[in-house]
Amino acid sequence: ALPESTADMGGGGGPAAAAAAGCCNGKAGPGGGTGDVYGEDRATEDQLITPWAVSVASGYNLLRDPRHNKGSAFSEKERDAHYLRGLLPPAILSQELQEKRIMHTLRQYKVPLQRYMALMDLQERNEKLFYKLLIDNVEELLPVVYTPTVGEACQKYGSIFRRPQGLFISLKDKGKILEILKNWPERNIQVIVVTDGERILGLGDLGCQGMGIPVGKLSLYTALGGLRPSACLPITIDVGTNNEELLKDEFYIGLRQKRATGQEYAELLDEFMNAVKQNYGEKVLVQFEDFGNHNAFELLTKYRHTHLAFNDDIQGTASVVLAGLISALRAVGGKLAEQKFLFLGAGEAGTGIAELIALEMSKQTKAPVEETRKKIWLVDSKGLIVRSRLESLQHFKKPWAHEHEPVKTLLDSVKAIKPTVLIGSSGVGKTFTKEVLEAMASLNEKPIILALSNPTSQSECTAEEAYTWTKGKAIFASGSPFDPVNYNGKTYVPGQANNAYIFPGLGLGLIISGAIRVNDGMLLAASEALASQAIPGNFEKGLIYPPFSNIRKISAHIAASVAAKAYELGLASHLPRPKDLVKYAESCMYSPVYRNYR
Ligand SMILES: O=C([O-])CC(=O)C(=O)O
Ligand SMILES: [Mg+2]
Repeated sequence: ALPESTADMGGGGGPAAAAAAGCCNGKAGPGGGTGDVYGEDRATEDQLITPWAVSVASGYNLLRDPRHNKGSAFSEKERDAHYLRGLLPPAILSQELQEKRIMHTLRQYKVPLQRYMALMDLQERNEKLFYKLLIDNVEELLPVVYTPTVGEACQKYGSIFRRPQGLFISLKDKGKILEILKNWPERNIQVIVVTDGERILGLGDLGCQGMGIPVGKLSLYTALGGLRPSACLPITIDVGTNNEELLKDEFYIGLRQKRATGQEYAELLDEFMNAVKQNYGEKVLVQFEDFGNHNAFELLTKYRHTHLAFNDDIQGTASVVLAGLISALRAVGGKLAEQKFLFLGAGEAGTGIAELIALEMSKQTKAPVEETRKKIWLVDSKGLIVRSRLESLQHFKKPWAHEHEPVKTLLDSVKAIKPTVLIGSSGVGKTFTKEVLEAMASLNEKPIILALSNPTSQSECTAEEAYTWTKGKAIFASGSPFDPVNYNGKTYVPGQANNAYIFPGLGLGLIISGAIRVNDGMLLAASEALASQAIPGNFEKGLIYPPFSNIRKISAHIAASVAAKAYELGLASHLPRPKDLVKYAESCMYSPVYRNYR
């Protein structure tokens, strides 16, 4: 409903003011940067803007436009100027008071899914207030809009469905994907998160109901990374589902058929990727999320050299785990190359992390990556991955097939390999048993234990189990959040090794530099930046990640490191390079503070 002209009027101080503030220029031109169509940036915050460029007889629609609605925070003057008199109760609330009221209400809901639904309703009603809440209460609300609650929301997406969010593209749309992209109301898209719903967290195939994931990830792009909401596009590609329960569920929202595979699948995805580039240009970031293993690796291999694309489960997870390991080693001493790693799970996360660790070891020791890989062992559902299994292994597992006799179980693998670091990434809960953790504790003074599978129900062990079964020795982090644990009179604080630490800052760095490709050097840069933000004073409590409450500052540092790498590698198109990249990244970040309307 917003005419194009809003773009010009919304600029407020315009490019001159933006430049004076040392910020990105107002438009997303070919040079990159973050175009600010709606005047959402901090740099122009104090300027009056016009929310509507058409003349209206009633402000009713303004109240129902989530991007511009301020609810009871509209001032007297705004109520007069925008035909809102009588449409609102007389009291005028500040944004802070609105925030306080909603937090108060949210805390009354004891069921996490109720909180999720209340927050989704707020996002649909008043976007700025939603983001203000999320930013100011990130540690409390992250588990609601994101892991673990978002997992339950996806499982029940059909029954809690209210208003569609994001863009749905199905097999039925073959040949028409470009047209569908044009139905989306925004033109200046900078980030797309796309899933086909085949492997939603550790919950498996949720088909079209996976949409909760791109929606949730993109709300973090804005809240944690400062990308503008209008520049973010969640997409679900529905190629069917093999989830029998959903196929029988009368409220299922997707195509009622088995998953398309092979050429039919590849052609649809190819049409999609081409349409994205054609519609949004070379510099739109495409984040692949929660695809099945086979497709995830194939899509990444195929599109990483033609698009600005990355896979969060392979690369984002790898980057956050490497950061945690760098911090953990600062706490316990020793070098990365002196460690021995054992993974349970050899899918996207497992092999992605393993490869990034091998790359970093190779970078640190100058040994070839073929050598450093030998420090890393993986266990899959058939046991330890060893040379004698090579022929039958999927190709992404082959680099990890080292010389060793066959070992069937995780426990026996721990005993045989004697790892210093144990990482769970199989999507199967409760697999780090008492025996496994006791074995780790008997082998190591300070075993590093990472239980990465999500949501909480799929975690390899709980934080309490990790500390109790290792008698307080473990350095522990998990993909889903756990509360601090009291053991033997000492409080241990588990870290959350979740890619949410990385992708928002990584994305911001790519966008502000106008990067055209994502490469491994950028992932390593992101890891190092995240590790540098950990607080050494927290190592004593076992906490190897910085607190999420500092995430916007952390994201700015990650963005700056990633952008610096992009410039160094000649992959940045936003020229000239800003001098102070941290300041520049911060100046580009979206602010959820209300604007004053003229
Ligand atoms: O969404 C999360 O919490 C982390 C992630 O990418 C996954 O588990 O697939
Ligand atoms: Mg994921």
